[in-house]
Amino acid sequence: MELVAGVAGASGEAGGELLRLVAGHPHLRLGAITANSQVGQPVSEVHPALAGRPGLADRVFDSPDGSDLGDSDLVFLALPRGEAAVMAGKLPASIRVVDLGPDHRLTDGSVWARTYGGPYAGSWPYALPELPGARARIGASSRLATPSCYATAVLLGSAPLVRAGIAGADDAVVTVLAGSSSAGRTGRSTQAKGGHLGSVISAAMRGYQVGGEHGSIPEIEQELTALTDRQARLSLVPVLAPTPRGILAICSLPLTRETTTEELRKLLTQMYLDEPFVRLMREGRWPATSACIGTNIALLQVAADPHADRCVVMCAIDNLGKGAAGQAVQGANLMFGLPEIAGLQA
Ligand SMILES: NC(=O)C1=CN([C@@H]2O[C@H](COP(=O)(O)OP(=O)(O)OC[C@H]3O[C@@H](n4cnc5c(N)ncnc54)[C@H](OP(=O)(O)O)[C@@H]3O)[C@@H](O)[C@H]2O)C=CC1
Ligand SMILES: CC(=O)N[C@@H](CCC(=O)OP(=O)(O)O)C(=O)O
Repeated sequence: MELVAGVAGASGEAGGELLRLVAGHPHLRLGAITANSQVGQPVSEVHPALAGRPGLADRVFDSPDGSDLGDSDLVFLALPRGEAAVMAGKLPASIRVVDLGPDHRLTDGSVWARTYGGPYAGSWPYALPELPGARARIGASSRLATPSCYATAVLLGSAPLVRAGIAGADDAVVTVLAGSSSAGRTGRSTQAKGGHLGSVISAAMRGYQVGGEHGSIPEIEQELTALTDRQARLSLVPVLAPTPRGILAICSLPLTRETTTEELRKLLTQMYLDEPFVRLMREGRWPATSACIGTNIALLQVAADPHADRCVVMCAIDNLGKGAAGQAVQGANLMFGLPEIAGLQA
């Protein structure tokens, strides 16, 4: 099977990674690739690492208006919040769509209004395939909303423990260290982060959107609540880390009874036994983002902390891989009944 895949927002961070993955995918052929300020620029100028790739040589970025996105079988939307919903509204129902941004992640319009404001576009199936029941929902859908890179790392780490009832999601305390590419090329909310200059990013680790302000909190609470039907409550502090790529989520959860690291590790092993992209590290070894860059892999480790009646679970991913473009391709593979790992092994 060969499917034509269009990429909207192809000149951005997530869009560039999508170009790389689609160009190397055995069942996808690149269709229209749109940009905004970079319309007409060669791909090789904006993403020099992609120069000379088969399927990308001589390509320039198309304008979103009048582009051939409508001739695709599948469109990836790697657009800013708000723009994806507008573009989705213009695409015919016959085209399958994967939105990498937040526009369609939240199932509750009032939570959307509180978090982002502006028009609510409704929700699409939340495409984190490793969550219980997600693969069936993804396979039955023609529209997918992939999780934020923050949510991917936090949910992969905490879901096995919360689902088993051994850790509570009602008092989850999370710190997420994020590389600068997670802010996008234009730097979302740069003021809140103290600017997006090289000197700001390279010389410091700094918190931002502290005090329950980060946009990923509601989607994480939504998905953790769905695991147990008990309202999740999350305190999350994002930290901009002096590295271009990678997310490290450090999640501290209250224990509901006495347990051991061995028992907690067993729960992670059981949930992810057959997962192609999730790996529990050897006991005592902790995940590092450097091992995930350029892959769709999530690395996990967990430890009981009996002194504090809590446990700590850590997850490392590439924000542009499992946190964005890799996850989107994984979802598209499932949506079309292709092998889940197609195009994601290199
Ligand atoms: N970066 C990350 O780690 C992750 C990103 N995401 C989501 O993916 C989406 C893209 O993020 P990211 O790649 O980081 O962002 P970037 O800022 O790097 O890229 C944004 C893309 O959208 C295009 N664009 C900007 N404004 C418009 C517009 N008005 N109309 C049409 N196209 C427009 C840009 O074009 P041009 O460059 O030509 O101006 C560019 O191609 C966001 O919704 C984000 O939330 C999700 C998970 C992780
Ligand atoms: C450093 C930095 O700015 N990171 C971004 C990550 C956003 C993200 O996870 O993507 P979504 O917008 O798709 O949720 C932020 O915190 O806003």
